[in-house]
Amino acid sequence: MPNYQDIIEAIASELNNVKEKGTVASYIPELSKIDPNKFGIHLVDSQMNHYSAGDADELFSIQSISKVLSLSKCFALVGDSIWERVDVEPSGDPFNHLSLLEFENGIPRNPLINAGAIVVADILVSNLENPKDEFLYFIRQITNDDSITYNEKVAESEKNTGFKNIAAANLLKSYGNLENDVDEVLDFYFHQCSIEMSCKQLANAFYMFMNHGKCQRGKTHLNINQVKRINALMLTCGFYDEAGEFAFEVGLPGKSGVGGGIAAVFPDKFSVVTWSPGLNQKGNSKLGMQALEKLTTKTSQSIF
Ligand SMILES: NC(=O)CC[C@H](N)C(=O)O
Repeated sequence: MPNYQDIIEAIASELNNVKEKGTVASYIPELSKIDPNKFGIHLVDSQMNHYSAGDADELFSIQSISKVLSLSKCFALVGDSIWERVDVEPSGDPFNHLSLLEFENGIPRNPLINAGAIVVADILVSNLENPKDEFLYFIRQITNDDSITYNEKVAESEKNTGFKNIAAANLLKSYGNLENDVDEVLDFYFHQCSIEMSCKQLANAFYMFMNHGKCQRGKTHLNINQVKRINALMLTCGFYDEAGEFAFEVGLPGKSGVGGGIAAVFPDKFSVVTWSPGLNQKGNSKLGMQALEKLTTKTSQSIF
């Protein structure tokens, strides 16, 4: 087995010297306050050994990484009926693009772009009695950590500036692909994106995607086929119009968020999370992508 601790420490110190760290997201005003020099990485292997470097215990906004978790909750609740309302094809477009939605009659390309995640949020709002509480409870369960919570300021900040998401939700509603009120669904969506977690907590949450649906507490949340599908979606759609690049450079299923986090998994081997707030032009963490490329190269461990 590779010496993960030495490897991730080497990665953290190599990236410390990189000057071009990307740009912190500013379209959600609360996120623009984050220090671009933060960097954390945490890896948990199949035996639940933990390896950490940098700011791996610091909380950050998980943003779109939450889409994998909401999809999981939804898939576990309603099963394959979800695919009647959202497709499973890569979009090749930025995460907030609306054009395909019109071409494809209100069926989002996949659940990991914004429009798809808004449909997933709608299904959760329809099927849960207290959607925000129950979703948070699910995340606390899979992470085995009751301290995880929403950041109301970030949710409010996005609500005030989330015009594209408001447009997407209205477009979905016009095609009959949103059952609940636009405002109610978006309130849930903005809250799920506002959840704050550390690299370590997220690596613990993503453990179940490398462990056939079973979380660290031994509880099965998804069956093997469902995990296969979610990992396939992460690989093909987890980085929007940079999914090809991530598969090419890193070679793992993963998901990014505009808070600068990236979570990735190697089935049966490890789950790993990086955090560096500076984003590249496609909205993915610039140093996070480089860190994971180095990880799979130095360990010679990628799914390919
Ligand atoms: N890529 C992301 O992380 C985007 C999430 C963000 N909350 C949005 O909807 O725009």
